[in-house]
Amino acid sequence: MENSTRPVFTFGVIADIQYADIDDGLNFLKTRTRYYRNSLKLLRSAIQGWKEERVDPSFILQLGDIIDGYNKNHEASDRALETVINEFENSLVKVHNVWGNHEFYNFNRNTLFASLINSGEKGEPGSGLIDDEIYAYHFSPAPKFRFVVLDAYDVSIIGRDPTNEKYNQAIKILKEHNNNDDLNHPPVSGCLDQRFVKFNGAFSQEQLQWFDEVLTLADQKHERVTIVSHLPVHPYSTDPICLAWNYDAMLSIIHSHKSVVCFIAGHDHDGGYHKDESGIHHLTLEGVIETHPDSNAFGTVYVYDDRMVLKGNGRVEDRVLVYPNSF
Ligand SMILES: Nc1ncnc2c1ncn2[C@@H]1O[C@H](COP(=O)(O)OP(=O)(O)O)[C@@H](O)[C@H]1O
Repeated sequence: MENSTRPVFTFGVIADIQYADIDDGLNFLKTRTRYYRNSLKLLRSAIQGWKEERVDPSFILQLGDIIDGYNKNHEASDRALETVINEFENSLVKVHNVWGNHEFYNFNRNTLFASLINSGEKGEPGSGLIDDEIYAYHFSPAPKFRFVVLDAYDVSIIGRDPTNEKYNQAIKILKEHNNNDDLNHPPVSGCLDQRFVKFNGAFSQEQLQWFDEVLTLADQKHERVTIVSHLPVHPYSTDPICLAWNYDAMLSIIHSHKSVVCFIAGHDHDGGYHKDESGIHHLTLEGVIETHPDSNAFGTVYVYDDRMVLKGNGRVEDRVLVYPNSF
């Protein structure tokens, strides 16, 4: 991973911490252990790891599910969030927070917008949040580089009030594809249809249009764009049960622009990677919550003019992400 030239900047990545002050448990299918309490210790060691890197990260991408939904049952949501945020504050760098399903199990949208995990307000002028309904924004940490944070639960049942039009849209989409009484139970037919479960969501038309406009400007400026979302959008980078409902609409916008180099997601705790037909890297980061206490799951990304170099820790593999030769 050694490189003679200095990176333009670096950033840290971490996904699915899902902290709760409860004993270890299992995932729904009882195939993986979830280390609820230990996830805080792994975050602490990630922060220590970033501090010890020779090049300090400019910022950290926290890919969503920062605390677990169990906190809600124990009336511990505020306390758990504060605990994790205090830990992040030790990093002394800006954290860009993505919102995942567990954010919405714990809090409603208005509470989240007013919380410390709304990192969108402090963006550079003209690049803040779309509006007070959709948690999506973009920022440029260095000339010629841009990051877009997406709201994959814009159209969903979780996080939207039943009186909201997007809640109705979500119910309609789900019921068209999923006949189960329990909408968290995936439909069996057609592999990709498994994504039509309640714990996923979609990007609204309004968000897709905004995203298209952001990428058009980025193309004109010859910027390299990295996209961040809780839900992955490429079928080959993830278990199909984790995909955003309208992943295909998102992919077709991505492929109609030259500026995109990488899409980073969480949600699928096993992680995944795929370089697509346009040379865009789809990276799904391994989740902290299902990482053994003796291991870890975080990365540091060194950004150069022609590539990004991911230095993984624990379960996260090292990768060299060469940009598609597009401009
Ligand atoms: N196959 C399934 N059938 C029914 N419910 C499920 C299934 N998989 C997950 N769930 C439920 O959906 C919710 C989200 O699943 P979970 O595995 O906790 O998501 P995450 O990976 O984001 O933690 C939980 O309430 C879980 O019990």
